[in-house]
Amino acid sequence: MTALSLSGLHKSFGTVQAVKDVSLSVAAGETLTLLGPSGCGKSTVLRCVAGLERPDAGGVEVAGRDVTALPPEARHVGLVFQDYALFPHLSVLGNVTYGPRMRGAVRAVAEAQAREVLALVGLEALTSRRVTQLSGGQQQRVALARALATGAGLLLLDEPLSNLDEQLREELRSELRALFARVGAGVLLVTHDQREALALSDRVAVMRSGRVVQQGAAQQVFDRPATAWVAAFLGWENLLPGGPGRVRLVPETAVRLGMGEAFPVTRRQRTGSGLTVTVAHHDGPLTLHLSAREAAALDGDALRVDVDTSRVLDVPDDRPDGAAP
Ligand SMILES: Nc1ncnc2c1ncn2[C@@H]1O[C@H](COP(=O)(O)OP(=O)(O)OP(=O)(O)O)[C@@H](O)[C@H]1O
Repeated sequence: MTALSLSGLHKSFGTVQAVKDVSLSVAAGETLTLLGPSGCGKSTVLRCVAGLERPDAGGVEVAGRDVTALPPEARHVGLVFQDYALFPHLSVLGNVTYGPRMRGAVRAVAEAQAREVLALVGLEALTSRRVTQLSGGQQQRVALARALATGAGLLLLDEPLSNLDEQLREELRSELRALFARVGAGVLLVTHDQREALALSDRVAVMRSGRVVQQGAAQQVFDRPATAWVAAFLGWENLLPGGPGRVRLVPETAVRLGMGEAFPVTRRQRTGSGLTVTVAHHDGPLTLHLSAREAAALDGDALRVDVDTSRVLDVPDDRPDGAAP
């Protein structure tokens, strides 16, 4: 079943075209991440789905029902925002019970539902705590529990891990993935963090200036960016000049060390796990991450590298300056 379907969505604020012709769908049980730099329109898409913004054109279907003209409360979606928006004066249980109660569930039923989802997110021992007495990670889980308690088939998450420190983010990334799989809802997630997108999503849609410029299976998009801009945004380091208006993307796995011609090492930087070097290859500078063992085998100021050209991707250069890399 399709949890969400967006077709031809447009949204402007005055002269700013925040969302341009966005179409995408999320299947039940699937996580789709909108990934893109700040200001590219990710949150606006999410807000149009939630009913917090009204699109200028296009349609929003949730579980096969056209909700484009419906107010947020009639859409039956679960929302988790960056700041969690919890009620500080209520307990954990009170926060999670609130939604079902507002939709008319009697207290006992609402509380039973709330306890069930709190157990799912591992907070059953903290139900009577005030949310102000919780850590950031625990508050994040309350926000998730509250969204899950709606029983909605579609969850919308806007940068859900952005307020947490790196270690907690790491932990919650794997927890969230497991949780999404367990509840079976469709999830539309917004982030500008590439690692988060890769860790949490089945599919990603990369947005640039209001448009979706590439979408597909998460690993596929990361492994095969369609353009130079997408590659650079996803953290590809080796973008070498190609033909006119083209760029050659060299995956590090296409580079064999200790074979082929020797090239000068122009930069070296120690990292936690080894050494990052830049090699002046005749096709352009290559940045390579060497393990401690590979670094030990480095012969003075030169490194033998052989590029497997069959694995190099030739893509259009759509970066704003159009300059040769
Ligand atoms: N209510 C608003 N009024 C005017 N302009 C807005 C409004 N909301 C968003 N915009 C503009 O629309 C564009 C897209 O904003 P949006 O918040 O959707 O981007 P985003 O990709 O979610 O960014 P971020 O990652 O920084 O949250 C931006 O140029 C933004 O300034």
